[in-house]
Amino acid sequence: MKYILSPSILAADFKKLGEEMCQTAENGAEYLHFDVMDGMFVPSISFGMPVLASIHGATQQVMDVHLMVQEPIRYIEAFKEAGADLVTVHLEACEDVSATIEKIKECNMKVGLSICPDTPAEAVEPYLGELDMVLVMSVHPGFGGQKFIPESLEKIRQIRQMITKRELDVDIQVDGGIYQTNVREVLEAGANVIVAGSAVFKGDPGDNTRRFMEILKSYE
Ligand SMILES: O=C(CO)[C@@H](O)[C@H](O)COP(=O)(O)O
Ligand SMILES: [Fe+2]
Repeated sequence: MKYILSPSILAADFKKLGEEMCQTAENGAEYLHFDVMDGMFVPSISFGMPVLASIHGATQQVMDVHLMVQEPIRYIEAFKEAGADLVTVHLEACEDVSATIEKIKECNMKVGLSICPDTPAEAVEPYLGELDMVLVMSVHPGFGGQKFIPESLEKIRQIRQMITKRELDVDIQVDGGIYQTNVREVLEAGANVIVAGSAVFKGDPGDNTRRFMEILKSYE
């Protein structure tokens, strides 16, 4: 299995975003996590298409867009145009989950489906065959810098079991409160795509990425 780090730029210093992104890329982070918040599905507002359009050409990293947006189907084409490669929507935010997944595929992007901490693992099962990735939120979405919810580990195990049983090739991404101190538990539960915001961008993003990658590579 391939293990990937996706640094969340929500925690970056926006005065020097380009430089910090490159430091993560040079040290092995293949994805870049882009948290879009609409002030409706989650209480906070972050950034959207114009920011993605401005940064996506500055790095070779996969633009991993996490839409914390009510009815995200409305914005799929716009995020494609802005440079998204992988779009993840929240199951809880979609009136028609299958139509939203289909729309992302029609736009030739990879598709992820996310569940909040209060949503059970079984909720993703009907859609697994259509997905490239499941995103298990290990904090309540809306803010960076929160504490990892330990019950997420069991949910990761359950979803990895479902994927293995059906012999599917689906990544499991985990997002929220992940540091070098707890990432091993997340990997051992069955995740292979790790989002880290504060743990990468607070301090030296290059060094932090390199240390995360040493741990991730030891599982390959
Ligand atoms: O989607 C979210 C929060 O809603 C995340 O992507 C956070 O941005 C991760 O930040 P840390 O918990 O790693 O600081
Ligand atoms: Fe996120």
